[in-house]
Amino acid sequence: MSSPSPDYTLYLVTGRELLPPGKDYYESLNESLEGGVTIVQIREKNTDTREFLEIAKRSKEICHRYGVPLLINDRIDIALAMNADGIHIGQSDMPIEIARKLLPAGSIIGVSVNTPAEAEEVVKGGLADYVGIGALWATNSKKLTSPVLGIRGVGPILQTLEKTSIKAVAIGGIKSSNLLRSLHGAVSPNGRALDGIAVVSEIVSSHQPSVVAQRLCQIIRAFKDRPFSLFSRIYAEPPTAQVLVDSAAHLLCSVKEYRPLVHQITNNVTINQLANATLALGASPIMATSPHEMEDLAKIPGALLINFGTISDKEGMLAAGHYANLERKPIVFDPVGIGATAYRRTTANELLNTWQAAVIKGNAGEIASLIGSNEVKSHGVDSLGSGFSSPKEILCALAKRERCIIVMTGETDYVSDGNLTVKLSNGSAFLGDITGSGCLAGSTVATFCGAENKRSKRSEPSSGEVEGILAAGDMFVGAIAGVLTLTIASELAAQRPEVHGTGTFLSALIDELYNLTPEKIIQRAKLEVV
Ligand SMILES: Nc1ncnc2c1ncn2[C@@H]1O[C@H](COP(=O)(O)OP(=O)(O)O)[C@@H](O)[C@H]1O
Ligand SMILES: Cc1ncsc1CCOP(=O)(O)O
Repeated sequence: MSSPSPDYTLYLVTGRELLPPGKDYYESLNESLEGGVTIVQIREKNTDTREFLEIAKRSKEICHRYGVPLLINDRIDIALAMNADGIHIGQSDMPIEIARKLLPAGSIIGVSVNTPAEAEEVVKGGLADYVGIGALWATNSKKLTSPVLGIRGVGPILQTLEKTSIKAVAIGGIKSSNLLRSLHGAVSPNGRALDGIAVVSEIVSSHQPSVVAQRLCQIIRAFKDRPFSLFSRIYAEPPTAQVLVDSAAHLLCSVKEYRPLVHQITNNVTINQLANATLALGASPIMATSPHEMEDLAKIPGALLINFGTISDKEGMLAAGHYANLERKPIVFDPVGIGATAYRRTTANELLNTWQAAVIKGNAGEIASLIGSNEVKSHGVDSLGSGFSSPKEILCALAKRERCIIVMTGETDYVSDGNLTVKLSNGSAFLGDITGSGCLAGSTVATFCGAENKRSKRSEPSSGEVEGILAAGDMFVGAIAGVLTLTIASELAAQRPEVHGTGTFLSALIDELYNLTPEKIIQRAKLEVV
């Protein structure tokens, strides 16, 4: 019953050794199929041929009752002997050319890949139906022979499949708790997403595999409905500058109305400044760093800022982001001074492979380091020179690669969602002369993203829960509002008669944030769609 294009949505790879005590393998398989598994691979690494064959035959009967194809891992002899629907082969198994010749026409063949080069080989060969990309996360279900790929490793592999009909599933450590994050992050820059997810332990080790499978399917299908969302509203027509300014300005009312909790893990240079700015805007700051409290904090609606200016709380940052994704709270990431040390670059990679940011904010030097460009240099945490010659292209590329909104600060600020980029020209030169103005921008952006998330959940209670997105609301507008707020308040502060230098400026800035209104924002905003 092999089908030329099976449904890869939820791909179960069996692992009998992982069954819970007392759970029968066939009962578990049946329940998994009842829960919605769409394709099954029998994987038996240490079983005698005779027993493997029996298991494969009986499994096929069960799968076919549900109209689900059954593949055999590696063992082409078993597949041939019991007329499987296809096989899955690894990089060191039977070459695909031979497998294709041996198997009946129409058989499904999948190949494991860990690098873009391996995927390119598969594309060149033109013989595979799908690739299994992994391992996405660390796993105990297989002794890995290739490095853990990490979510950010999937996009370049999917890119190689862009103009082909080869399907793709990801595998390795995928669970309900990281599934949406995995799906969101595993998309190529041009929007090629995964066709499905393969799991072993999450389903097999459960006492209730049908419940688990159902939950996984629900998340995957919800994501498939809108896989390209980069945390911004999908506009029927591109919004005008005025529409964006009005939406951003009115979000200030939501900050005051919803008073989002803005959880900020930041550096010890700016912590007090950030907490005061959050309060001045009308939101509620909490500056907690211990990994032990992150699960509880994530449950309180709002936003999370992760600023790694003094990276002393890496475990807290990893845990906070993980739980924030789980609760669909927006994360604003500020990779302060990322170009300064190898440790910062490795840490940023680890953090971004663990959780999905809704917004990444940096100065030009930090953005250059993230995208891997030499055009703008940094000195410690400061950006040098006059910035990029084509900021729009850089920001769009980074937004598409990181699958989030990008904010680049400087004398002129830019915000991009990968499709739409705006240039913001407000601000006072004093901001360049105080410490932590970039950190403040991250904090105000997080405040507005938190308000937008809460506003959106209140006005459309079902959104965020069912839509397959990691943070409800328009984070593009949230980011614009955060930047406009800080820069407009800085202009108003600089004009005050009592401001004589950076010390008086700083306290005037907090006052102006406190006294800011949507009208002042609308009046002063200098926003251009570029
Ligand atoms: N010379 C300037 N004129 C106007 N605004 C500025 C100037 N320098 C910085 N800003 C503003 O200060 C905020 C922080 O930006 P930046 O100084 O680039 O951050 P960082 O401290 O990370 O280098 C941004 O909102 C930016 O618009
Ligand atoms: C078979 C396989 N191939 C790469 S990782 C893996 C095991 C995945 O198992 P789990 O879903 O339990 O992490």
